[in-house]
Amino acid sequence: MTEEKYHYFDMPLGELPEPTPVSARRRELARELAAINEQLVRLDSDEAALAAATEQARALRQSLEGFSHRSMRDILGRLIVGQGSRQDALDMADFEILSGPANAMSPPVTFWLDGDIVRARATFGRAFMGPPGKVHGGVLSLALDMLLAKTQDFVSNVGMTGTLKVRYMAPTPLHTEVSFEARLVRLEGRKLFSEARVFADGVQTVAADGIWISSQGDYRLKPEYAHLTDDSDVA
Ligand SMILES: CCCCCCCCCCCC(=O)SCCNC(=O)CCNC(=O)[C@H](O)C(C)(C)COP(=O)(O)OP(=O)(O)OC[C@H]1O[C@@H](n2cnc3c(N)ncnc32)[C@H](O)[C@@H]1OP(=O)(O)O
Repeated sequence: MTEEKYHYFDMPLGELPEPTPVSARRRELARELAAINEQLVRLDSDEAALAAATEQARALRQSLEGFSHRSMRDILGRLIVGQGSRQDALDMADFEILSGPANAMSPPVTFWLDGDIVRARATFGRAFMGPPGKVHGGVLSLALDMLLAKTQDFVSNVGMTGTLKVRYMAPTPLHTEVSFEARLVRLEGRKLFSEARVFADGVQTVAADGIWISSQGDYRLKPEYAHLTDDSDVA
């Protein structure tokens, strides 16, 4: 049986392959590390308990240092020509900042496509605090950068963030489910315009809009999203 091949431009949000045993273990380890980080924030423990925990953490780190890292350049190189393996596809998404389930820095934020809307949800813990009891604005900005970037799922090209404007309208609470939504507004040559909103407890807390610049010529809508406008006059 030949292994299925994955293409970078044919990996819709929320439709990743089943994790390999290695990926499942990385995710499990990352969740433990993230939980330890969350537990550590202002932990009111005695010094001896912290010294013992530090020794355990050091031993864990040293046990992993003998392994090398799979090359992102090689992984992307295979995916971009449609020759990515299941492990390549998982490695591409599993370590994304804030959303990757195998990234210990991720809350994680979960993204999915809902028709023409990109949605996300996350519950941010103590490690993501800005003002007391509230999510750090920079963390929300990062989440919005990622969310808006995923409106590129509607087009056949990919690019980098050119401009991201964020308006903080109300504090966003920690330990509360936060929901995000984004939509593609219009395409204009190599520029993709999109906008997003953030809600917590039924209140809109942030509004954002962004411009993405394609790295490979003009943005074009995928055929299945042809009903989305690429008319620059429509906002
Ligand atoms: C394959 C797998 C990859 C995989 C890619 C995976 C991407 C993951 C990205 C994760 C998110 C990030 O962190 S991205 C990292 C943060 N962003 C960056 O570092 C970007 C740094 N900036 C740049 O590298 C550059 O300035 C670019 C690429 C954005 C644009 O440079 P350029 O390609 O020379 O474009 P240029 O000809 O000047 O302009 C083209 C058109 O875009 C407009 N324009 C140019 N810059 C901007 C801008 N910042 N904001 C708005 N609009 C802009 C121009 O007015 C022009 O409009 P007109 O005259 O045609 O009307």
